[in-house]
Amino acid sequence: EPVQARGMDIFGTLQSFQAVKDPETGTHYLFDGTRSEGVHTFKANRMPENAFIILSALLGMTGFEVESRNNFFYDPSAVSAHVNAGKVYDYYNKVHGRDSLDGEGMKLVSTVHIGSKWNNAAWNGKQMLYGDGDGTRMISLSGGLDVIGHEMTHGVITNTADLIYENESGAINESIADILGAFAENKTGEDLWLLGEDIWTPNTPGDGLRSMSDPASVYIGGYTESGYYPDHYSKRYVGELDKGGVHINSSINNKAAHLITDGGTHYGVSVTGIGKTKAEKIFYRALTHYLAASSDFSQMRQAAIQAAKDLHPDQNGQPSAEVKAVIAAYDAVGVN
Ligand SMILES: O=C(O)[C@H](CCc1ccccc1)CC1(C(=O)N[C@@H](Cc2c[nH]c3ccccc23)C(=O)O)CCCC1
Ligand SMILES: [Zn+2]
Repeated sequence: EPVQARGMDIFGTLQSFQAVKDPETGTHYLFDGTRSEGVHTFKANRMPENAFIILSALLGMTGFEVESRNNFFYDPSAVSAHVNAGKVYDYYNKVHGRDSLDGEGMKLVSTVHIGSKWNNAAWNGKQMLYGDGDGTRMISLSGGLDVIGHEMTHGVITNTADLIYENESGAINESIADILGAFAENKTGEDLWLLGEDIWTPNTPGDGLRSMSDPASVYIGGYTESGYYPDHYSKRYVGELDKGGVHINSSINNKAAHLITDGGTHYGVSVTGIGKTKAEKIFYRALTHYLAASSDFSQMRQAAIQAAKDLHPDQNGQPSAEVKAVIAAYDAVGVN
């Protein structure tokens, strides 16, 4: 039966959350039945990540139940994954009226301790998977609410536009995952626009894997001419690596989202921001009503403009401020 359980998350904060207790054996499971078909969190057995990603996708392998004693769970990575998955479920349910990743309350499954010191996380088409990080470049990725939001948004994308995960459609896939992952985390200031700031380089504050507000401030190495993430369509990566730059060119659309939300002047184009509450609904509507599997950057622009028009119609023949902000933002990042 359902019980209120507790445990420390990876930051040493005591968390209280839903679990279940098997009345016969008294064993507890990290299963939260209060959110539709539930949130179930497992641990892996250090199996190499590529094997686990494939076997869990093909065979539905999820790893092992996380052990507990006297209603207390002693696995911080699992506690973080469990609590954060619940938070992202609530974000989609409360803000977008969506019941889980498929809109029909599907169970949310996460597995932590994937691989050994794995500096990454993934959505394998069925569930979320989190590495522990090597402790220097990254710590347990399940501690990053925006990272969990990112992975779960891949689940939403799979069940909606299902954007093909390569080249421009893959970059839009990545960008929507970054944007709605950041909005699910709902931080303020610069931290809203950094991805994975809580789990990236624990010894260096104020940095993240990617920056949506200033993509070109983050070094990416030899992929691009500048060595930094692109913040304009003319600077996009056109090589083969990273499935045609899905984690690189996402920054171009991320910057558009930042400008739509907070405003700013970018390459001489000024945008008046419309705020997070309006921006998140425009991107969610674009994803669920207008984007398709092969949508490219130009179609992303059209989808965002149309979604903005639906939500903020023209007034006496004039585009609304929201529509104007979307148009200006895509002009600013060079997407026509
Ligand atoms: O979901 C995704 O897009 C990424 C999934 C990567 C993956 C794909 C296929 C099999 C295994 C793993 C995971 C994340 C990601 O963006 N990974 C990037 C960046 C990255 C992760 N770890 C790194 C360590 C060093 C440098 C870059 C990275 C990547 O894999 O490229 C998303 C949020 C944070 C981790
Ligand atoms: Zn991703």
